[in-house]
Amino acid sequence: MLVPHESSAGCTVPSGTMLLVNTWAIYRGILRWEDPMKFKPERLFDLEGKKEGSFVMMPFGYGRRGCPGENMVLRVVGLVLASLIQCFEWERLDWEMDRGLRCPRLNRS
Ligand code: HEM
Repeated sequence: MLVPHESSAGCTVPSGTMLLVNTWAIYRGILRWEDPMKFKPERLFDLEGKKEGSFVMMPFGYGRRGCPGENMVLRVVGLVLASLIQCFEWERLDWEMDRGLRCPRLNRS
């Protein structure tokens, strides 16, 4: 969910209505994608720069109350990621999110 908002003037909803944007559902695109629970970031590539792509993924919210830190974060996040990759040893775990988030390492005695 995004931060709750309240409509200051009546439009399709009366003024004073609390508005909650369900980004969980938007991100999984239940109605849009064939297999919404699979992690497939490549399906967003075609939408890059297109207007219809704006509302498919909006981690910073949107419009007047959208996150003012967005531009800064998008510049910094590459540096953070690069630092993490450089400073730690990474390995792939043999588990899949589709199988109920069970990590084999956690099951070891
Ligand atoms: C990965 C980093 C960040 C994410 C994912 C993020 C995400 C968000 C989201 C989803 C909102 C609510 C937007 C809405 O309800 O429409 C928000 C609001 C806000 N964010 Fe961020 N943010 C991040 C970093 C930052 C940073 C670095 C700053 C400041 C330097 C910042 C300052 C703010 C402020 C002030 C608001 C309130 C805007 C308003 O209500 O008018 N955020 N952010």
